[in-house]
Amino acid sequence: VRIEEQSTMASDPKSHIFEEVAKHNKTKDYWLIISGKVYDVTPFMEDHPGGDEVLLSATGKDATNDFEDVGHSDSAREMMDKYYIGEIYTAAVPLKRSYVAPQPPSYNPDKTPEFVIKILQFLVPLLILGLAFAVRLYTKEK
Ligand code: HEM
Repeated sequence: VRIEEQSTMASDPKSHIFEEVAKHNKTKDYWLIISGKVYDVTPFMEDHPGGDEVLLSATGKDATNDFEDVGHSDSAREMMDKYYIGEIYTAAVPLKRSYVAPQPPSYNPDKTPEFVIKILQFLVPLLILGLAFAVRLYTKEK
């Protein structure tokens, strides 16, 4: 296994397989991916103006969204070059799914009428019965 790994890496030293990046989130060994590029941010941990904790939470994965959400400055983007170690083999990066939110809303409207109908099926006969009693009571008193 070891030999196989080495030979694939040797054929393209600048392409990193995602699994390999994912391994680099251990103490003193921090890699992350931003926009398809792999960065070794190990020496940057203590210097990151945003703190080591946020940076740590972004290691071993595709941190593109985390990085962009912060709105890093141009000077921050220039600093990145210092930690650049290669490109990611993109086919191996697990797809980041954006919101799966459409599911619950489409699920609820489907379920709600069913639920309401069940309640109505129960309530309407009761209402009619109640009405009948009310009318009877009313006409009796007269
Ligand atoms: C090699 C990659 C990175 C570099 C070179 C870098 C550099 C910087 C720099 C220079 C700043 C100061 C503000 C600015 O100039 O924009 C900063 C702030 C910050 N960074 Fe990063 N950063 C990197 C990756 C990340 C990642 C992956 C995260 C993930 C959460 C992150 C989160 C933050 C946060 C939260 C701040 C503070 C923003 C604020 O105080 O308003 N950074 N970073």
